[in-house]
Amino acid sequence: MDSRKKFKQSKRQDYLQWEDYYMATAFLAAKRSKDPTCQVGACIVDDQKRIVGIGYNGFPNGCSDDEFPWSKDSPDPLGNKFMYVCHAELNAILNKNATSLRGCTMYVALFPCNECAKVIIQSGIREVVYMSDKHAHKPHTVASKDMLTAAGVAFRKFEPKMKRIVIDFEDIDRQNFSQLPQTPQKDHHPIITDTLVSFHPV
Ligand SMILES: Nc1ccn([C@H]2C[C@H](O)[C@@H](COP(=O)(O)O)O2)c(=O)n1
Ligand SMILES: [Zn+2]
Repeated sequence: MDSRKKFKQSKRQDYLQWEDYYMATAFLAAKRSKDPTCQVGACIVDDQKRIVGIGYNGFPNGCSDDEFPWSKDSPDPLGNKFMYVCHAELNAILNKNATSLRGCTMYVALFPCNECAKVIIQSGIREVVYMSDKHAHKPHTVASKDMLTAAGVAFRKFEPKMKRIVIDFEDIDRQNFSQLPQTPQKDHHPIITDTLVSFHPV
């Protein structure tokens, strides 16, 4: 009998599907954002399923998160974040680790604004998969959709296969240690104790 059949153990069934993996990566990146009111992440994937760019919203390099303003309702435009912040989509494109983004798909937490749509189009990205379209009625989203459509960039709402993805470092630690001889874990302090990606609109 074919040993592959004789010894074969069935694969796990509850593994992460590709699209959930990409959108979860976008949401994980968003956790790096210092914006107190809105954290956005983006993840770009090539036609071979490889992640080729990740980004989140933040101030440009050299512009301190502690010195530039995070406000959004200052009467002085110079006192608002909008003047300074780079959107997640722009950062993901600029952070690319491939020669070209032609034909790629972008997974993003929030529908791209008109400025990001311009950069998406120019980069050659062919599809945008978004989680939330909460600004659908605003001119910057209407303009964005008009440009994406004219340029032949498809967009669709993300449909998660898994509703909840949890990475609990304490739990992972516990599971690993239960398989090892028990030695006292002196001075063990996980840096991050709990990460949860739950697919609800941002
Ligand atoms: N598609 C988007 C939309 C927004 N952002 C960034 C820009 C700001 O940091 C924040 C939005 O702030 P709000 O007006 O909701 O307080 O999110 C982005 O990166 N990508
Ligand atoms: Zn934008």
